[in-house]
Amino acid sequence: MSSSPVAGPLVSSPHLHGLTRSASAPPASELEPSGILLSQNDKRFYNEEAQRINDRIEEELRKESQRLKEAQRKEIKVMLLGQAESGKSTLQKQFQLYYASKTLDSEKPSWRPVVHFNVIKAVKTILEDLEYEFSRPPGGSSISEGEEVEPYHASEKEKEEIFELRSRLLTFASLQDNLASELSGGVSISGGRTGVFVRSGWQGLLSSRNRSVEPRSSKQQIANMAAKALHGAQNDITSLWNHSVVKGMLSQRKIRLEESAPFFLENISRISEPDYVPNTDDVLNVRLQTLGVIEHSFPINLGGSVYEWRLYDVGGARGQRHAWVPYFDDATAIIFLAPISAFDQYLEEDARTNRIDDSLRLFTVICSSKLLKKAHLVLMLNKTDLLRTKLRQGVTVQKYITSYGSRPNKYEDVSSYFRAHFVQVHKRKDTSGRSLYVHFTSMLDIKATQSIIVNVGEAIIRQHIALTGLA
Ligand SMILES: Nc1nc2c(ncn2[C@@H]2O[C@H](COP(=O)(O)OP(=O)(O)OP(=O)(O)O)[C@@H](O)[C@H]2O)c(=O)[nH]1
Ligand SMILES: [Mg+2]
Repeated sequence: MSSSPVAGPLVSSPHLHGLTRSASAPPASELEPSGILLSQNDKRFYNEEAQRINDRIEEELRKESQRLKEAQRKEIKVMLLGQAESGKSTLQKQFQLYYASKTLDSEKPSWRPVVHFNVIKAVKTILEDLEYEFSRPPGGSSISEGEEVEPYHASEKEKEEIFELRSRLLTFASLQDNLASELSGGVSISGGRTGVFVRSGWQGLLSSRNRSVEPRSSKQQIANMAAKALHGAQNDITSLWNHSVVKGMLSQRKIRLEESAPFFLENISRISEPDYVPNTDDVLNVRLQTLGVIEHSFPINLGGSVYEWRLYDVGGARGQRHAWVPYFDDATAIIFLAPISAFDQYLEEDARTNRIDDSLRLFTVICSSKLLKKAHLVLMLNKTDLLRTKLRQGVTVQKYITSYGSRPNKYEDVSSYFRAHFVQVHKRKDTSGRSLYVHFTSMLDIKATQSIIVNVGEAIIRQHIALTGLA
């Protein structure tokens, strides 16, 4: 009955939004069964009973809303932002390694086909670049990075060896597209990017539990096929990787591999073992592009209080950035990653844009965003190991960043120069007087990164406490 003293106030209570009525509240028809005339005493009894039930429900709702508020106040939302390949997913794995290492361990088997994909992709890239180089007419130069580049000179014997290796490895390399498509669940990205893209929950599709339910899924079949092919091809891959022509072309930058490719090619015999399970270094080195926004959460204990740490790992390529915005307004903190080794690289999605330039522009947008004005800001100038290697190899910054001028081509000078540029952007664009916390990072170095993670994590939680007044 709609006129019931219980139904009226409760249904209109604002607290009821999204909640169901307590199971202990009897339906109105039991309080005043229709068709029965009630005495004054009975009516009073029903009214008092209804009031008691109402009070109990209100009390439960109040407690529930308090619990919710408390949980929200203990929720720390951290977004990892930055261009593609800046190291966001690698940082997420480092957080997972520190705060929830068991979950990382249990996911290791699902990384196996992705590591195999990284090897296949590296081999295919080498074969394609060799083919391109050998097909160029002798003496015919080409333009690369604004410079004329002579074709690589290989002896007839070297060419013969390469052709033989190539013909033996072609079937292996041809697995790339099928494996990429299976791992990405059929997803591809326009603009000709080749790779594996993952959305939230991808590991479940490859887990051993899933294997027993769906023993012959095409994902499993192609992953097993790739593992067998790799086992059979490992000697040829090693010969190719150690070949004088490949080494020579790599040193002349005539072969462009993913940054982690050398790591996997050096470890090929371990990775090709039939019972291979990736270790932590493999998982950190793997290249797997993120699609959209993937949430990872785990508890962090600070001073006896447990905080729910929610990390949002986003896809950093230009076509992915629109997906970040809906997460901005309640973000507790932003960790922005800028790979400062990328001064000599251009965006895969726009070959005219220098990657440092893109990072600076993106950082400008993040610092000026009104939606993010309350978010704690952390900047990680990443890939310092690769920066050191490039400078040691004699790659000159001034050639790619003309404003660098005649400053010394040394790590301390180059890293301070880039740092100053990012800090300058923050000074100019941040209107809310926030501090900017800057760290130089090398995300594959577990020990160094873990100590930065603890500092950053605690600083973010402490600032959250200061802001919300949460003890
Ligand atoms: N040498 C070196 N490699 C790194 C470092 N940080 C990340 N990498 C590697 O760089 C590659 C790209 O890193 P990801 O973490 O996948 O990059 P991302 O920012 O998540 O990229 P998207 O998902 O495409 O936006 C991986 O192969 C990592 O192992 C670093 O500090 N040094
Ligand atoms: Mg990623």
